[in-house]
Amino acid sequence: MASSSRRRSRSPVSHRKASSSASSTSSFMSNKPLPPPRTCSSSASSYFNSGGGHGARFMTASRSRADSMYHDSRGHNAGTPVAHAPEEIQLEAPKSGDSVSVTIRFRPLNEREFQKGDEIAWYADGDRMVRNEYNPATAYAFDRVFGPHAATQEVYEVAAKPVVQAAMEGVNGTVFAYGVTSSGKTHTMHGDQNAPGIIPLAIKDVFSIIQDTPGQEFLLRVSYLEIYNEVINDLLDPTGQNLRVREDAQGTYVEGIKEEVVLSPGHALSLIAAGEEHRHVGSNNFNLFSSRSHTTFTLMIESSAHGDEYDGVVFSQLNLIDLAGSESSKTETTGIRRKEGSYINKSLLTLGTVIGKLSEGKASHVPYRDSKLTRLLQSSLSGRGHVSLICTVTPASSNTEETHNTLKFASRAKRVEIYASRNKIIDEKSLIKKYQKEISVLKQELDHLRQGMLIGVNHEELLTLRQQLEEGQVKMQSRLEEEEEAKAALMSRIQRLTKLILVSSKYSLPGLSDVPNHQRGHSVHEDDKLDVQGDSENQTDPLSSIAVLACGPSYEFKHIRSSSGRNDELSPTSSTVTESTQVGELIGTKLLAGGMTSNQKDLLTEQVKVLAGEIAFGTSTLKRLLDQSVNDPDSSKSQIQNLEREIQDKRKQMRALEQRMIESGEASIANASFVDMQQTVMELMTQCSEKSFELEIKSADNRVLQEQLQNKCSENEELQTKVNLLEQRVASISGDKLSSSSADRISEDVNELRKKIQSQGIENGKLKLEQVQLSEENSGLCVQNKKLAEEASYAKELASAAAVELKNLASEVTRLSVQNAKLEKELSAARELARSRGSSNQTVNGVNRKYSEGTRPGRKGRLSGRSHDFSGAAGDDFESWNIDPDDLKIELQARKQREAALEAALTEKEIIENEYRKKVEEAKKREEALENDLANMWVLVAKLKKEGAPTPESNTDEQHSNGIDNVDDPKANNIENNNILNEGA
Ligand SMILES: Nc1ncnc2c1ncn2[C@@H]1O[C@H](COP(=O)(O)OP(=O)(O)OP(=O)(O)O)[C@@H](O)[C@H]1O
Repeated sequence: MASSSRRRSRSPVSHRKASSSASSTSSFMSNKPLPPPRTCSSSASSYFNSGGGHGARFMTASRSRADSMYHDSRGHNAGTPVAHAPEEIQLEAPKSGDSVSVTIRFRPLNEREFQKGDEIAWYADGDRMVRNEYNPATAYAFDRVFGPHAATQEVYEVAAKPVVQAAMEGVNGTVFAYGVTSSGKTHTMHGDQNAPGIIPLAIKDVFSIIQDTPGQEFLLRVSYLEIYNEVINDLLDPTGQNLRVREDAQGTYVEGIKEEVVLSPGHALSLIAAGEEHRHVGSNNFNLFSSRSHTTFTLMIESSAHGDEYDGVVFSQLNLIDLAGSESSKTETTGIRRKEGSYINKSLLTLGTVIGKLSEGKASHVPYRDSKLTRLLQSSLSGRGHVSLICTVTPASSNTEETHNTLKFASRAKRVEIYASRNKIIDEKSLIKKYQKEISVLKQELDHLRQGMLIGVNHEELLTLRQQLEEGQVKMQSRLEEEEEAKAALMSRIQRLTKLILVSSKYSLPGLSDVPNHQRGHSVHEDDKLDVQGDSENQTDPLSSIAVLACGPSYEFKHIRSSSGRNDELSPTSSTVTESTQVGELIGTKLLAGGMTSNQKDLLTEQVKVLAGEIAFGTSTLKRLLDQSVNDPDSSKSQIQNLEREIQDKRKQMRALEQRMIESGEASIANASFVDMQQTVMELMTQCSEKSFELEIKSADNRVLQEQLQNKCSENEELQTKVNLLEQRVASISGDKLSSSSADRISEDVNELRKKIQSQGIENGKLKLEQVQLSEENSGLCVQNKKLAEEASYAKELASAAAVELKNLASEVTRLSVQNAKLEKELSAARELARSRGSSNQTVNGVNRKYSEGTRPGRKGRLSGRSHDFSGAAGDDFESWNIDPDDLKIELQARKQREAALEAALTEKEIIENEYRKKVEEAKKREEALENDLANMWVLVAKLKKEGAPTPESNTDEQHSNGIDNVDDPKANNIENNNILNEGA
């Protein structure tokens, strides 16, 4: 056994041979428990006998188990390690890559388990084995087993990273965590700030892969859902409840799920965090924050090489699933928790059944539809991508059975075969396909020719024919290349128009590098170091702006299979047409509103470029068809005609766009006054805020001065009391006999104090004056400020009214122009009709005259009068000419009526035109008035500035101390404002 194990470690081939003969291995392969390992002593002798070849392994196993047993979170010794014979450890997991990758992760014993006195029942025996402590024969091998102290990063590197990398290359991938409640699924998938889980690590990795993949464009979208009590809820959109699983050629999907384009890792994580808020979480006796629903975080990755390297778009999906934990009878739940638990268990049971069926490899019915979870996982489990299963387990003896069940499930999953391959979406309608088909048809023809011509055709003729065909092929090839170039150019435009693209910041996109303000490395989130072209704030690329417009401001998508993530619908024509329409509509609306930003002009220019590209492409195809038509004129005639028509249409569209661009230039000139007005409003607002700031400073000064004044007043009062005291003393002792010197001293003191008080008084007066001035200034500023604010809002209102008016006028102009054109058309048609009628009448009259003159001279006078005045006799004449005179009468009558109607319409039109002219004049007047108002405002502002000092107002001290009162009086201010405005006017 030992030698077999050694051999295996050197050569996988020999191992396979050995394993097929080894009973223990076959036992593993059938996932039956392993035979018991030898006892400790025998194992030791065996170890030594075998020359220590397994020593390392044995040590690893022991260490790993010891890890489980000793190094729990509290450092307790949870059991006694028992050494096992190394030679029994000879199992190796099947090679991953063609089967589900299965990883086991142990968590440490938790507080609860310690308190219960739980022991280690299962342990990681080496890197690939899980063994039962009490029955060492029971062991299972997997791709990888992690002990309780492995970091999530390690688990990620092994169990998820390869799947993520493959997904970035176009292979679907699913990573899911399975295990009983509280075994560590959420810890593994989500983690926390200190130990981020698989999901955040995968997101980080995805973005760094983008960064490290120059020459490749990526579009990332995410969705996040939960299955709660067999109901699918959208975690990114709380309104998305009870969604349905659908199926199409690409597999199962959730209908109506919200998909958000993500631009940075931070962005994606914030979406998850937001989604987590809506996830159902509750507590049970095992876990305070037990997940009550299964969650699926899906990353949809679209990628394509850009520029000349473009060879189609690859679409792949990466599903990161955190399952709810199965609950045993030990889980104490009641009411709603119990109901949740039964739903969770039922779906996990179905998952087990599905895995079981799949692992049998028979073509039997797989009950995917028995639960939402399996239905959703159907595409992944049926082998269309990589699947990595991370089973989280607890080593605790109280959960032996549950852990054993998880291991059995994991073993079954290990046997499920997968056939992951790169998804490639090739547009079947693409020209390459078409020409490839044409070439193969030609080749077939050549073969037929060869066969048919071998008899009766001489060698020279055959050679000439072959040469001709080869030349044709070369020609075809070169044309194919030309058209490919044109197509690639178009495709890249379309790609950029329809997508927000993430590209490595190491290299710049050739098509985008010439955009002057395009800032590389700009990000939406601070942690994002990637270039984000779809950032609307940094949107200088007109193409990206189209994408933003097309996607809506929040870059949201609702999942509609037929149009969202599937690139096979990215046919060049359809995309271009849709975008043209959108852009056309947008531009149309903006033009009617009379304004056009530089971005919109860029859009127009870009659309013109797209049309030019399409025309070039069409012309090239036309050339090819014309060449073909030389040999077969009938077959391609209609195609040529259609193509010519298409080219003509596109040229017309291009001219119309160019015309619009010119008109927009004119419109922008007409709109200059409105823009000026807006600028004025902005300036007024700025002034307003400046004045507010000044006001705040003045108020602060005022407060300081008031404080100073109060201090001085109190000082003054103190001095006054001193003086009074001294005076009292002087008075009291005046009766006494005082020495003249002391009396003099006292009177000197008194005088000094009086002087001090006087000077203090003067100072106080000054301060008061200053305060009054400041208060006045303050209130003046307040008034000014208020006025300015009102003026600004008035100007704003005027500006918006003018904008509305301008918009209305523009639409009125368009309506009238259309009406005008219609009327003119009608009028010219009527005139035409009248002319033709006139000439036919003349002819009739002429004939009639001739006829009358020749045969019935008596009737001449009547007929030569009004052409439509026919008598019964004349009717007889017309009858002989097969013309019904009544019909003619009716017709003439109708013509008269039509003429009258047209005249009425013309008059109406003139009236409307006059009205319109009046309106335009009114608008102009209004505009002038607005401009006058604005000019007045400017004068006023200038005056205010010039005056500098505020309008003196007779404020009392009280008012000064509360200067705002006056300012807040709306009546007073309105009157004042009106006065000022009137003055200005
Ligand atoms: N490998 C680990 N290392 C340290 N602590 C862990 C580990 N795994 C899980 N835990 C801890 O165990 C507790 C339960 O883990 P978690 O919530 O991830 O379990 P769960 O399997 O998702 O449970 P449920 O199915 O009820 O949602 C958490 O407090 C978590 O921090």
